Amino acid sequence: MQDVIIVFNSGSSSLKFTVYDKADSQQATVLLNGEIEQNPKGARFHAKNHDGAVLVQEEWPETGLEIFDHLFHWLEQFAQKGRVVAAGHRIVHGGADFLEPVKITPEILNKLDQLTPFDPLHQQATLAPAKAIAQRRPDLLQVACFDTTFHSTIPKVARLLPLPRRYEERGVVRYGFHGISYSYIAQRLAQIDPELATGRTIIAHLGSGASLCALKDGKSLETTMGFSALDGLMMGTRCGAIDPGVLLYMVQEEKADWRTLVQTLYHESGLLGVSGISPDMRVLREMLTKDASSAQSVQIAEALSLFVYRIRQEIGALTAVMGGLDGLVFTAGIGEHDAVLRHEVCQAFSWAGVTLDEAANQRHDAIISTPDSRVRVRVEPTDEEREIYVSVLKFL
Ligand SMILES: Nc1ncnc2c1ncn2[C@@H]1O[C@H](COP(=O)(O)OP(=O)(O)O)[C@@H](O)[C@H]1O
Ligand SMILES: CC(=O)OP(=O)(O)O
Ligand SMILES: [Mg+2]
Repeated sequence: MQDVIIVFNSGSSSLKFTVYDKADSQQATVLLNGEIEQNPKGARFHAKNHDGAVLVQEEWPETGLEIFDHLFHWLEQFAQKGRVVAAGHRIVHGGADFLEPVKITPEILNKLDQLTPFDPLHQQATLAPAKAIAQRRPDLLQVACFDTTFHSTIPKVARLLPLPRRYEERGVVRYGFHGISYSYIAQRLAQIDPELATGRTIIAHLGSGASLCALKDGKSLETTMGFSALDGLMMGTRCGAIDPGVLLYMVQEEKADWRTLVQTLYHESGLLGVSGISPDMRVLREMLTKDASSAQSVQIAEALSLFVYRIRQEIGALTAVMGGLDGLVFTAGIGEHDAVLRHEVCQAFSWAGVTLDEAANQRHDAIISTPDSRVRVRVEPTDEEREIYVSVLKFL
């Protein structure tokens, strides 16, 4: 039986996993990957092998913890006859105490639980698989990797919030997220583009959640998310940075409580809120192409313009923080696939030395700027699972 490492990359609504061959650490060979979508009646499970061929697609009656029994059983029986020897997890918030990946113990899980108020959207969702496995397989090595870790290098001034000092003492400072993705891209750049890896580079992680990282000399100097994953750019369903006076208005005029604020700011805003249609970039683009003149399409166009506008604003701010710009890297679902968005973002930075090669951009080439562009613009697929896998190996 083959020893395998399973990596969980869970989000607010989905639970993705990738199974790696433990023996083949140099190549990080992916044996299979899959997704579990939970619903009240059970779970929808599907998995593909490393070639992308569908291995299984089924409905499971199990809910809660039993899903993990079923998953491990399935791996042993049906998949690559793999014996799970370790599990790695993406945990969104590491707070002030967790600055490196850690081996998961009951005490660690307890501490991470306490960070839930810092991220009501992700923390419990990303802890769920680790908790379930800790109950079912307490002997199994489990490693937590944090979205916050990569930003431990941002300077104190950028970490502070201009609030009374008592909040700092409670950990209410800026942390930054998507760090597993940024760490992966930073090490990829070190291999393929040392100039950008050591220069002044902005990495744009644009997925359902979206943020930018100012990478200077290979380290995070600043990022657009802060205390929580609500800050910074406009996102699929999150508003990003807004005037806190709006929250005061909601509380005073609408008697909004915590639950309503979470629902509005995390789940109903962003592309979904402004378009009134969908948080999904593909859906919005398609609807706009079909009928550009309807009232719906006007709102969609406004949502997309605002999305781009916020990215441009924040790229400007991070460029100022770094004292210039040498590189721009697009990654994650939207960053990797949406040529129109990349074009619109880049167009605003010709003054900073960005010249896009439009054909290369359409092809989603690795380099999409012209050879004489002062700023090199790249498209680089992120691989958070691989980054977690590499961290797990260090514990074995
Ligand atoms: N071909 C595409 N063109 C435009 N947007 C895309 C494309 N493929 C995926 N996306 C968008 O990427 C986003 C999801 O990104 P992803 O990185 O997978 O997010 P997450 O990991 O947060 O779930 C969605 O808005 C989706 O519409
Ligand atoms: C931190 C964060 O926003 O993550 P995601 O993009 O998975 O929502
Ligand atoms: Mg993601």
